[in-house]
Amino acid sequence: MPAGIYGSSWYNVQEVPSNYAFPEEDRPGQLPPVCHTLPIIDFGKAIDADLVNQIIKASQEYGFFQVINHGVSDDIIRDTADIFKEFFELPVKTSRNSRGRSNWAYASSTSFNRDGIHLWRENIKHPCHPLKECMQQWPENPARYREVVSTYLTEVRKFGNTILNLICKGIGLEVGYFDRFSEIGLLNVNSYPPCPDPSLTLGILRHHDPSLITILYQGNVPGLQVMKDEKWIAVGAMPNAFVVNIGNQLEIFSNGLLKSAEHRAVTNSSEARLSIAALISPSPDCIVEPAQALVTELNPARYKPTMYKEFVHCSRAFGDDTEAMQRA
Ligand SMILES: O=C(O)CCC(=O)C(=O)O
Ligand SMILES: [Fe+2]
Repeated sequence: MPAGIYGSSWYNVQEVPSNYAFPEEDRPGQLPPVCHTLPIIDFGKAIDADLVNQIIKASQEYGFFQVINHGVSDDIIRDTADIFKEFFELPVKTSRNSRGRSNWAYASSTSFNRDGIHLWRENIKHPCHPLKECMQQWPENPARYREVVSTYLTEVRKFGNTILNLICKGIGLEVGYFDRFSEIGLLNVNSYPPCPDPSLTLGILRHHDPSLITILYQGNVPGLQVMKDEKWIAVGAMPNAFVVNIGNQLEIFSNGLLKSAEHRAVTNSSEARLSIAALISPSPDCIVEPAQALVTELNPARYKPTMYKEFVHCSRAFGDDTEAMQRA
């Protein structure tokens, strides 16, 4: 590790401190090799029935897929990743802005505490809808944060709509079904510094996303693991690809046709890793329930209707920040 870059930070250590080592049963242990069967879908080719089939098959088998040639420019992505790297390097990440108002939450590694054990991660999250209003309360530092991140999210939103509409086609819902009541509800950005022993630590605990879909950028450093057939599989990292996953709200709308898979993030010993997760979610007052078109006498509704904000509240979907994020 080059001297000076990591300074005297909490992660600049030779050994994992005991308050970062998870108990035996939760530790990742030996990391599995990258799974080469997780679908990589190329949007640079024709957007046709075959592409729709690939998306649906991946969403049923894995709940995850990667997309290359997705149309969001490399420059916008690079700019956004650089802004977040700069943000995490700031010596002070206070969420009070000059007018005393903010809608974002920064979590240091010790903000998370389960039985005295911390995640090997720092995090920032904030709401993103309606974008023009929300962004006025995002971080003021780095100076270009609001401009760069809002540009990124506008592009990601377009890409997310394309995915949702292809999914609609694939499962027999009218195109545009989600347009009226979906939004980029939350941006969740994770910074995982290099860790001296990744077998002991976790970047994010196992969880399902409380979204319709999540569009994740992870750069070229792997660390995402997905639960498949009761085993963790490792998702490969492809520069500039997006990882897309089905969240539990789309599992419900699809009446269980599509699968929201459990996932987690592990650390690595050589490189810092950044992941940018944009959660496209139902709007807070939306009633989430299986779509009428997918409920029949032979295939009755498998989930009860719930108002999305109630779901978020009851499941504490955004961890300790759940209440703050809902008030924003
Ligand atoms: O860092 C990752 O790859 C996973 C991030 C994630 O699952 C999340 O932010 O919800
Ligand atoms: Fe997630």
